[in-house]
Amino acid sequence: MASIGSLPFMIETKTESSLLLHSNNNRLLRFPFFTHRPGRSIEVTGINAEVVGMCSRQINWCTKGKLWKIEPLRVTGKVSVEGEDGGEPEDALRATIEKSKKVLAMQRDLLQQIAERRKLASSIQSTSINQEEDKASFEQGNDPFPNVESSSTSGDDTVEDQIGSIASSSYGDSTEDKELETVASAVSRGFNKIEKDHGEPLPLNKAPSEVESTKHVNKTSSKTEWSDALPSFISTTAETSTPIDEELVDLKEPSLEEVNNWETDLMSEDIKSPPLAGANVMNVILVAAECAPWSKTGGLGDVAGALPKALARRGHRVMVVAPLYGDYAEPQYSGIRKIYKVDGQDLEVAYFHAFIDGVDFVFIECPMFRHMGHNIYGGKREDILKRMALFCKAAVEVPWHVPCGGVCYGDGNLVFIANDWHTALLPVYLKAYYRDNGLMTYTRSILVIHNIAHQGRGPVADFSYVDLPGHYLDLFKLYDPVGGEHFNIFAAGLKTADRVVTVSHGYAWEVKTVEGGWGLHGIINENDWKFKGIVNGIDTQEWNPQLDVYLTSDGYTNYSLATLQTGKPQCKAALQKELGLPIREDVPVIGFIGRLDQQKGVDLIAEAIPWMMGQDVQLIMLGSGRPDLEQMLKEFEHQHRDKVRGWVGFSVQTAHRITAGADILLMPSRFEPCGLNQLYAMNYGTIPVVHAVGGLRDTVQPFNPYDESGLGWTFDSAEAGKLIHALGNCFLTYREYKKSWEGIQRRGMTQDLSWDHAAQNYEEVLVAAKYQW
Ligand SMILES: Nc1ncnc2c1ncn2[C@@H]1O[C@H](COP(=O)(O)OP(=O)(O)O[C@H]2O[C@H](CO)[C@@H](O)[C@H](O)[C@H]2O)[C@@H](O)[C@H]1O
Repeated sequence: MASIGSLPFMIETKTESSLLLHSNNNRLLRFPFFTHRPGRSIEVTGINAEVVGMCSRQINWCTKGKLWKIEPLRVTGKVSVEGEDGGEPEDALRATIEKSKKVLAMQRDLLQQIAERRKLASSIQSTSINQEEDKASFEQGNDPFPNVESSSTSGDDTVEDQIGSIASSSYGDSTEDKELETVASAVSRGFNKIEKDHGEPLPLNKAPSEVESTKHVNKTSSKTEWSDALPSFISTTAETSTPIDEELVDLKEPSLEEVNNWETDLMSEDIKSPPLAGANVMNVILVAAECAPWSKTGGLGDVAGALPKALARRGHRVMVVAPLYGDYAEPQYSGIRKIYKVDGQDLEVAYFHAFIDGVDFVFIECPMFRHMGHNIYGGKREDILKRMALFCKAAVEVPWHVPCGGVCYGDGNLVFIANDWHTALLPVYLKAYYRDNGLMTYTRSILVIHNIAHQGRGPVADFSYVDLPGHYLDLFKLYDPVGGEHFNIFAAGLKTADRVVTVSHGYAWEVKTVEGGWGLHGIINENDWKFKGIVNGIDTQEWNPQLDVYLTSDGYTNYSLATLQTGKPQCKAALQKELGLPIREDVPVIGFIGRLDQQKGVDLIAEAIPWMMGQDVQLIMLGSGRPDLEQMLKEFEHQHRDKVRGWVGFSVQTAHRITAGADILLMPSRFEPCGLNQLYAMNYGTIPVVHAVGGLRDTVQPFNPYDESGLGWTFDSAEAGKLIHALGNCFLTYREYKKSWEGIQRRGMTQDLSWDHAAQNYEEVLVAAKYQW
């Protein structure tokens, strides 16, 4: 057993969300929350480990009591450690140096190619300009070759095309170019980290204006660090390795000086080249009552854990703020404490911080939140309201008080993303406490609707809990035939936020209708101009059959599209075994995962159970929520022990295993703003059968046997008969049309379901909010 000793440094990985360690028996070990916590140790089974990632500083690696050092470099290949069979630490260092030599050599080759191509491009360009000049001169009657036919326009096009293609091939997708791109982004990430690692923490309790001025000072200092850091990234490695220097000297053709110049050219290009977000780079703070993996009751937690990382990949500085419900391993106490008044009571909060996958995670600690992780929205109405009021008050000031990596976000160029009614008070506080008083003038807020059915409703008297000036009451007051005149937090948030987003296009349409708006359709229609639907993505590290950590034991296995035909049946058998169902490959296994409430259409499954049980199928249901529905799940299992398992509870591991082991995922939701489980299912080659509503309609194109297109089966109204019809067709295809089945699986697995596209759409909303007055 080799073990990596304390790793007091951040490691950014190529795969974005975690440190990946491959052991020599090909087991993939992931450490999703790997962070710079001194003293943390990681065990790796196997000796020859591969670190895929980038070490921004030296790593100390302990094997059998010996200390090994890995110098700063971008590691892309194997780092061989021969600790157990007597290898010396120097060998590891040697291997590391060899690796860095290769990387440097590759960079030099690439730089050389780029320089050559540039020369070629500019010579063609000048030829083209000459030709243009010649042509102009010819048109003026000065034909230099009066006896030769003038070159055609298409000839000019050809030259332009050449320039275009040369230019694009210089920066195109050759392997080396990708390598270069990775280096560039690694370097720019390095900048962020350096800023974070070395930035001076701000003095506590700074006034906003002081924070603002400190921010500028820090900006300047980080620029200096940038220029210092850049060469050291390359040269530190070189310094530790004489052979690399020798190799540099060996490169007479072109000379070292030239290479260095090219490097400088390239690096200055990198400095100039903007991040994906370009000039739109902003400070973004997503505020949510839950954030996976620390806290999760449903899809909101998943979104809060994943969308910020995608925004950070686009170059934004991104923070997530969530309550601290338990003892989380990663966040560290920031040393900042503040007192906020809620319902007349002074409540002290402490801020905790972790920097993971390019995102600052700030957790707000207060006795009110402690141990509420399994009951986030539980308790008396007033208590929930007070928790959320405190959370929003404390969250809105995070950019002033919490020095993430040494530098506070400040309130310029800042956009908050609030989520659902729980944080819908944040846009209101931003306006009432700050913007109305000339503070946070450049800060904007976006409110995301994940589920409009929950609104933070109460009697009008609840207004006293939110501590706002009296004239704000009207924002909260809503009349509807069900509740009469009442207090509605979502209503106030929707009116106050600069922009509103919901999680699919279908749902964006539905919430404007009487049926789908749950009383808020009027307000949404009035604010239509600031409203947009953006389909959620998925975290392709967490929900990926190739990397899924829950598929590495108990007979499960990781699989990909290439190994689908063996890997998925193995997971299916493991699932059947784990749950005590007959282990049979030929029986279709139907999965259901979800909160047990009216939304998810569990009652439709109940109605369809008699028909289903007449089929040769297995049904596995995982859920928690309404006690009567939990009881129903248990009864299904009790009545059909050979075919049904009803797992009552919340188990992330079981959710992953059902997604991998089931053939079909059933989602008969009565409404579904987006739905994530169908997206996860498709990524695992599990075919969704869904009620075509909201995001389910947007994301599951129905299978068409005539042209072999589509991703699953849909039914157009929430009726058991329709569900049965869709399932019947699905079973038929499963049994009789294997090729079609595989085609659906393949299409599902090859979609780009990542957050990257959604993040780009969110960016448009951020920009729109920023320029809105
Ligand atoms: N018992 C259990 N054990 C383990 N895991 C469980 C579980 N029950 C549910 N989950 C997990 O919770 C998540 C549920 O996400 P969904 O998007 O399907 O629904 P939810 O209605 O909570 O989210 C709302 O917000 C999201 C995000 O915007 C929208 O997609 C959705 O339509 C909207 O209703 C999934 O990750 C699922 O695996």
